[in-house]
Amino acid sequence: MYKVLVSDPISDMGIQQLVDAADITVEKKTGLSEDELVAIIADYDALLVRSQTRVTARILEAATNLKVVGRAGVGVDNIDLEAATKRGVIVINAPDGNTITTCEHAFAMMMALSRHIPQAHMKTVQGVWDRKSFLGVELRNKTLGVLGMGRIGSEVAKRAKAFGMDILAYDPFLTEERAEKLQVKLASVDEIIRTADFMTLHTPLTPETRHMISRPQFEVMKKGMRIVNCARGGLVDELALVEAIDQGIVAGAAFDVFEEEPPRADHPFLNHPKIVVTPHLGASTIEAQENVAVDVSEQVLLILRNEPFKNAVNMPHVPANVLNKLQPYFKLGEQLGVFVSQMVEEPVQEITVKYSGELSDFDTQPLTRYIIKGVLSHHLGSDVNIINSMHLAKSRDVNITIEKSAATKGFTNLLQVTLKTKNEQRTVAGTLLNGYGERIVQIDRFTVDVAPEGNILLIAHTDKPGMIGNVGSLLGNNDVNIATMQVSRSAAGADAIMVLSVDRVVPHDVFQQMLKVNGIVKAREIDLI
Ligand SMILES: NC(=O)C1=CN([C@@H]2O[C@H](COP(=O)(O)OP(=O)(O)OC[C@H]3O[C@@H](n4cnc5c(N)ncnc54)[C@H](O)[C@@H]3O)[C@@H](O)[C@H]2O)C=CC1
Ligand SMILES: O=C(O)CCC(=O)C(=O)O
Repeated sequence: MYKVLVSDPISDMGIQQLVDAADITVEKKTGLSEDELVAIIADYDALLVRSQTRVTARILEAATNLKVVGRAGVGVDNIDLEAATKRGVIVINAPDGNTITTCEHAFAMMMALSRHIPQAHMKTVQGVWDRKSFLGVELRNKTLGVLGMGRIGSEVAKRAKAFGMDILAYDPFLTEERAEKLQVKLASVDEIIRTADFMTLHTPLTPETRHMISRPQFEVMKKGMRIVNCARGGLVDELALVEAIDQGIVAGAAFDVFEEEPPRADHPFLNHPKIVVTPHLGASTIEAQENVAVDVSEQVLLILRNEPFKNAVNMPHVPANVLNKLQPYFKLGEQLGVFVSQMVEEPVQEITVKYSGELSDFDTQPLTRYIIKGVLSHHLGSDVNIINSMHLAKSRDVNITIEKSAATKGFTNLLQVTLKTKNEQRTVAGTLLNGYGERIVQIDRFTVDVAPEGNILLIAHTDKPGMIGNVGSLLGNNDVNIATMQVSRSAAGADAIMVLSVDRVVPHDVFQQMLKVNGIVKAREIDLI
């Protein structure tokens, strides 16, 4: 008999199939503290949560019988994925079930904001008949900027079209072809900030998206913009937003999510006359809660019964014989993906992976998943894993091509990853060197020998005297220590690259100064895992 613990309010109808299963008992215990969960979790085979329960490493450590954590919803940022993976606990989510509901909430928030509905309601029920204070604006003919064109963002854009809005959309995976299909105009974040009347955010929270809208963005923002966030707290810098509203830059904001949930009683959003708030209600409809609970219960049932399942967020599935051969290359593959994804500046249209050497005799799919995960993770953060990476690439119209060749350039195995965008093509290749571990041995057409770790500066320059000295002095004078340096050139006096490992992130102003060094054509900072 398997025991399932439901620790958040989850639709009864949605989990009925678990309740009805003869081999399963379901217990509902909501509102437990971490200590309380630690004390009881060893009794359970499965844990079902929404977003309230924080499934911490401590809880997972104590969960000696736990096989699966089911998240009835999309975001898994309340679950310690690394700890779950380490413990061999499968984490599954229900990514599709609440898309429309959350999209509708974002739209409701946009309309509440444009017509001051919550504020007007409050006054009216207090007996004040105030028709002067609440002059609104139409949505028709306004420009809506959508940041994040995944499941929810695309649905919001579709509805905004029906309201007569013009849509500017940004997503690192949005190509012109896909934008055309979705009837939106592809734009940069900067263009959206400078020109949109409304902006709505639908990205995950990752180190890259955290505070993607903050003081520098408010400084150049179109005056009178209205901002909706029904994705994740932390995408917008909350204090900077309040300042921007008080300075008259932003006309109003509608937020379903907060950096800290629930927000403290003195949070500046809570009594602000121009900010509409809801308590993370994006997914809270009868339909969505049933959908996500049904999806996640189905998967839990399959996992407990050892049957094939989908939507695993963390679990690799690699046959043992293949694993032995491929496993040493997993880290290298992911690092190559992360590296090359930071070399391109436009949406990726095609990923080509070439396996040369012994590996070409194996089913390399599991390794490809790591490489694709690396390519996507720079933008998708913890939402991408080796289980869903291929699917996520496909759903973003990114073509994946695999090439194999028995021949190598002297290495036992060589992994080469090429990304193609509309206007550029960038390549890295790497191998495992006996005694040295993972190495990058090729960047575009240049031969190098670089350990793929930490902070890397990739500089394209002209091969001429003084380049190394100039870059070295600039970094040294600004307290950035260079750990290793590699230079490679196509021919004397021609194109060259410099690859530097530095001990800390190069400050923004120093990076800008470096771009001005005579002979430097381009520079990228590459952040590796
Ligand atoms: N308020 C609520 O109750 C709910 C909130 N959510 C949240 O809404 C967000 C979107 O969910 P979905 O659409 O289902 O996810 P999704 O994964 O389908 O879409 C997210 C999109 O954001 C894009 N993205 C990543 N970095 C970006 C960047 N720097 N700039 C612009 N776009 C970027 C990704 O490429 C992806 O296409 C997630 O954060 C999710 O957790 C989801 C459901 C309910
Ligand atoms: O369970 C909830 O209500 C939160 C939904 C959510 O934020 C998500 O699915 O990412």
